[in-house]
Amino acid sequence: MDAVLFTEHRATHLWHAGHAARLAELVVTALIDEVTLSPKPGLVDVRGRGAHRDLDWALMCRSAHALRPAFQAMAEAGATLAEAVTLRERIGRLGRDGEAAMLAATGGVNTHRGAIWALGLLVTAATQAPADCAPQQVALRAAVLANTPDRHAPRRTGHKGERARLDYGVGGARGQAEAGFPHVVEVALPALWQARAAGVAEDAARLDALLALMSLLDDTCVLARGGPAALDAVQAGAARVLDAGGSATPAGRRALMRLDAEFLALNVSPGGSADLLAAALFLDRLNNAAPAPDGRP
Ligand SMILES: CC(C)(COP(=O)(O)OP(=O)(O)OC[C@H]1O[C@@H](n2cnc3c(N)ncnc32)[C@H](O)[C@@H]1O)[C@@H](O)C(=O)NCCC(=O)NCCS
Ligand SMILES: Nc1ncnc2c1ncn2[C@@H]1O[C@H](COP(=O)(O)OP(=O)(O)OP(=O)(O)O)[C@@H](O)[C@H]1O
Repeated sequence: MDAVLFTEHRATHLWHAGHAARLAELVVTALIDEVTLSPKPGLVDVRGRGAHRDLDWALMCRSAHALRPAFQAMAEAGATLAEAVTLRERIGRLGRDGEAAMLAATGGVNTHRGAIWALGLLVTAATQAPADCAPQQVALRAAVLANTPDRHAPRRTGHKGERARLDYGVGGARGQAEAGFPHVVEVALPALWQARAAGVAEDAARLDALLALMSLLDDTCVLARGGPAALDAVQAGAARVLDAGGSATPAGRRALMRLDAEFLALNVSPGGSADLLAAALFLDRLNNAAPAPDGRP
């Protein structure tokens, strides 16, 4: 390789590495923004554990930081591996390594398995075409990845979400990704942007986006703990808060606090909606981020 070509090759490699690091930072920030958002019904936030005995804010922040290398490696893979099955199997391996890093950082507690899946697919899709990072386009590329087979992935995970998917015939995390994250692109982001456009403060806009997700999502965290009755309570309860004016209004805030108390009493936690809120916050930041200075493809 002659000197000029080598220099160009090295410059491209360095650009990809720097871009991947920036995107991994966006992912970690989205995960920390999600867990920090308060007051979320039934979920871990700065107030406490929500309906969880083994999760708290500090543990989830520690987990998010421990996942940065995995997200950066997935972003680098998206930028450098063009062949679909090779890329899918690489990020599957990186995701499973990320799950191991998560468990090592949390002492064996599952804090972000669903987020590793969703945000791993999305951050990979983001670097496949850095100049085309509109949420809809990134989600469509992520769906292609999710629908590409990974022969090393376990045929069965044996997890609660899988059990709930099979018991209740819902799509769960896998179905959401394979469909192109419709609840992120068509529900959470429009709710976030509409609230902002209406002058709602950022935290309330994010809470309303979470409530919009909760009102429609087939959340296997909820199904696994309380079955269809619990999912009905989550969906109807979230819709009630939005119908009362949303989390920025006094009536909506009162309804939100009642919903939080109801979830704690029912031991219900809408973790799937929380994961998809983090995905929406990532795509929102990506969409607003300045394009690459040199526009390098
Ligand atoms: C598909 C995944 C999430 C496993 O999901 P599974 O249905 O087996 O249930 P599990 O309880 O492990 O995780 C579900 C997670 O998704 C979230 N979730 C629940 N419902 C939904 C929903 N409707 N939409 C989006 N996310 C949801 C929850 O937060 C929950 O934590 C993924 O972890 C996986 O494929 N694991 C196998 C190992 C692997 O290959 N990992 C690397 C993936 S990159
Ligand atoms: N702020 C949050 N609070 C709680 N869970 C969250 C939050 N953000 C994302 N999640 C996701 O939801 C999951 C928690 O839901 P779930 O009820 O399945 O907990 P679990 O620890 O996996 O199982 P269980 O507590 O029922 O034994 C987390 O593993 C995580 O993937």
